[in-house]
Amino acid sequence: MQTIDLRGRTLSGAELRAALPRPELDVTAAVAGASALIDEVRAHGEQALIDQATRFDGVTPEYVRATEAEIADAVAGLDPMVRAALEEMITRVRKASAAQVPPPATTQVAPGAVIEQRWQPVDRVGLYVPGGKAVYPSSVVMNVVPAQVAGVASIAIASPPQADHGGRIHPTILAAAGLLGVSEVYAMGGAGAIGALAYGVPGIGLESVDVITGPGNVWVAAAKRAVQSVVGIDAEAGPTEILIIADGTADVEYVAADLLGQAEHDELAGSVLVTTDADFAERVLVAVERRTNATKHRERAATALRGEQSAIVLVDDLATACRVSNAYGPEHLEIQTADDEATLAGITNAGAIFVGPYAPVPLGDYVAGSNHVLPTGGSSAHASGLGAYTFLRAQQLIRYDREALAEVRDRIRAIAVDEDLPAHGESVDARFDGTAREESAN
Ligand SMILES: NC(=O)c1ccc[n+]([C@@H]2O[C@H](COP(=O)([O-])OP(=O)(O)OC[C@H]3O[C@@H](n4cnc5c(N)ncnc54)[C@H](O)[C@@H]3O)[C@@H](O)[C@H]2O)c1
Ligand SMILES: N[C@H](CO)Cc1c[nH]c[nH+]1
Ligand SMILES: [Zn+2]
Repeated sequence: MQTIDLRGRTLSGAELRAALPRPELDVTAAVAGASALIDEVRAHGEQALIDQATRFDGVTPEYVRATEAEIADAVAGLDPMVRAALEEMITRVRKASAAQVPPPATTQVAPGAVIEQRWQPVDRVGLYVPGGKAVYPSSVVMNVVPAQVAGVASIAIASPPQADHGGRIHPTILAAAGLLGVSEVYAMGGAGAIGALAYGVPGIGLESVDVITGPGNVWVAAAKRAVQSVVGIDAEAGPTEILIIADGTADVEYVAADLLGQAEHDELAGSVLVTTDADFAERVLVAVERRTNATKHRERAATALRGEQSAIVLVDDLATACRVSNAYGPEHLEIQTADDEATLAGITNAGAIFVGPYAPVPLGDYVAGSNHVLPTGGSSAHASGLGAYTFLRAQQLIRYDREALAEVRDRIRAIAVDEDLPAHGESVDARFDGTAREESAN
């Protein structure tokens, strides 16, 4: 891992952002390629999805939509321990997601004048479940449960076909869908899948959706950006990132294990340690190297850790560590310091924050109850992680009685005339017997 030494320097926000690690291949660079793949699907439907699977997934699926029998067989064949873990995850995420549905609100702004705010689910959603370098049954739960809690009526899932499973979707992904009662599942991956959800594929009965959510690699994130003019998306939940703020009191092995844990997702994953203690940083480096050499996905993880996007950042104090973290805006932030709450007080930007030594990111990846679909690439500065609110729209209901409308009639007319839109005022006047006719006669 590279070391970025910011000690003894006072940098502005912009200088800080420029100094921080980011991947060479970012979402912006991938948008053109993703758009071309979406266009192929719009032009050639299922055949384009099958051709793209041949190119990128190393397998040619016979057909794209999973059958009900495939899903039922997958549920029946589920390992009992994995089933128990998925059920625990579903229970906890469902509980935490329920708190994300705001109650309706009614406000009386004057006698007889009421504004209501209600939260309405979108009608139909498309949920992406990654399946390239690893498979993500946990992402089925993280997508589906908040959509169900929000009250979404129609749910479609897309996940890449698997070469190891004859071009079908991974059975644990199908089983997770089955456990959650979702029967519309498509074996399609990457940008093409996002295009199929956004525009529909009539030949296979896939209707376009209103909102697309879910994590994925840089191509998936770029495709979500490309279809934003026709559907809503959650956030750009691209290649995983972890940033750890630690001082010399943190446990070297915990920090090293957590940096490596997210690096195994993708060569483009980012692992960043921000620390006030250079000696601690040295010891973490040694532990990361030892752990990387011993882990199953060592090549992928080593590429991620050596990449432009990963670093150890040395700072003078924890206040600066917080400024660095806010400028980076990590998907996952871990805080392991002598006074975690004091450090937390300096944090503004992060997708999810893991406080203290017993809240490692994989807890949130699986069974904490929080959602693991989180904003990456600095987008936590303006975006939230996936939640029930992602599938809800705020709608205002306006209820005025005759007297309440009469009360503001002059105000409306004054503004309407000022905006040179007199018919707006006439729409109010028309509701008061004879008045409109009298005035137009004058
Ligand atoms: N931010 C989050 O919330 C979050 C959560 C979970 C996972 N992730 C990330 O999701 C990603 C999963 O990636 P993955 O690759 O395992 O699965 P994936 O399903 O996201 O991507 C696989 C698909 O990418 C497409 N693809 C592969 N190579 C391509 C190329 N050269 N050009 C165009 N398209 C190509 C193919 O269509 C393939 O089916 C990882 O980066 C992981 O870190 C992020
Ligand atoms: N860390 C990933 C991004 O939040 C989520 C995940 C799923 N499975 C394992 N990890
Ligand atoms: Zn993970």
